[in-house]
Amino acid sequence: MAKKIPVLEIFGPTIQGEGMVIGQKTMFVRTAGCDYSCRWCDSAFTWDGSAKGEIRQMTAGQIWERLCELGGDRFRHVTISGGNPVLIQALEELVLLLKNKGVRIAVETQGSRWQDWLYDIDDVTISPKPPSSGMETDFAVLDHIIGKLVGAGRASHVSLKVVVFDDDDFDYAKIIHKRYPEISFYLQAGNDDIMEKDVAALREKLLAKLDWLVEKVAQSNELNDVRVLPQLHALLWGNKRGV
Ligand SMILES: C[S@@+](CC[C@H](N)C(=O)[O-])C[C@H]1O[C@@H](n2cnc3c(N)ncnc32)[C@H](O)[C@@H]1O
Ligand SMILES: Nc1nc2[nH]cc(C(=O)O)c2c(=O)[nH]1
Ligand code: SF4
Ligand SMILES: [Mg+2]
Repeated sequence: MAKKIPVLEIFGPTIQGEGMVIGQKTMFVRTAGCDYSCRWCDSAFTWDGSAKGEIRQMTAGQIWERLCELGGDRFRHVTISGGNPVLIQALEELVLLLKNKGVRIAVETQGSRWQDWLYDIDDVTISPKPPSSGMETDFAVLDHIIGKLVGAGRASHVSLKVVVFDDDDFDYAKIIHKRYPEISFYLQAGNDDIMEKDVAALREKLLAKLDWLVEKVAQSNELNDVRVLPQLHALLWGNKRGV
């Protein structure tokens, strides 16, 4: 019997707003549940119980149907995010189905868990969490995950992305980049105001944070081959869900 996947949102077509394939036209599948509880999580509804009633247990086939209902023939890339989608073994069936349909796949995860289906993902974004999140990185696990992907010749399909809010986070980002120098590295400006409803006001704050981060990177001799990005979707549409 087809396995069930806990899904909180399916939306798109939109663009990937972050990281290694920023700007890529994509659909999103957002799974429920996370093994972390970051202080500043912009998707806390996936794990804090506030959207419990919206979780649908769906088969890969049902997810595909919904993607086609929303996207028709206007997509060929799907991003799986969460929560932490890598908690869910059953996503193997969705990954297989999407590959058979010729759809490219991205995954967003924090690097705390492994699934074998990660070998089949075109764009794996691993986003270890800096001190401001309140989470601790288990480096043995992170080493294991990155080691498996690199060992399988998948390094060019993987990136690291550290969200930075303050100086301590910036130092953490340097540690991560130094530990995995062969993996393409992104610094993402943090969004401090996940409750802000006024898009213009949010934009101003996000751009100020991005400006601060670009200047820090410019002045660092340890971050000479990195990319600095905003969350493009937050700049465009603010803290809205489903975009
Ligand atoms: C909501 S998470 C879901 C995937 C996975 N749990 C993770 O954290 O990588 C997707 C991305 O959004 C980032 N993110 C979450 N809250 C943010 C915030 N307030 N500002 C900037 N980026 C944020 C995370 O670091 C992660 O890279
Ligand atoms: N447009 C858009 N881009 C994104 N990149 C990562 C997202 C996420 O929440 O994982 C996200 C999101 O929610 N929307
Ligand atoms: S790991 Fe990702 S989804 Fe989980 S709490 Fe942190 S930012 Fe949110
Ligand atoms: Mg998001």
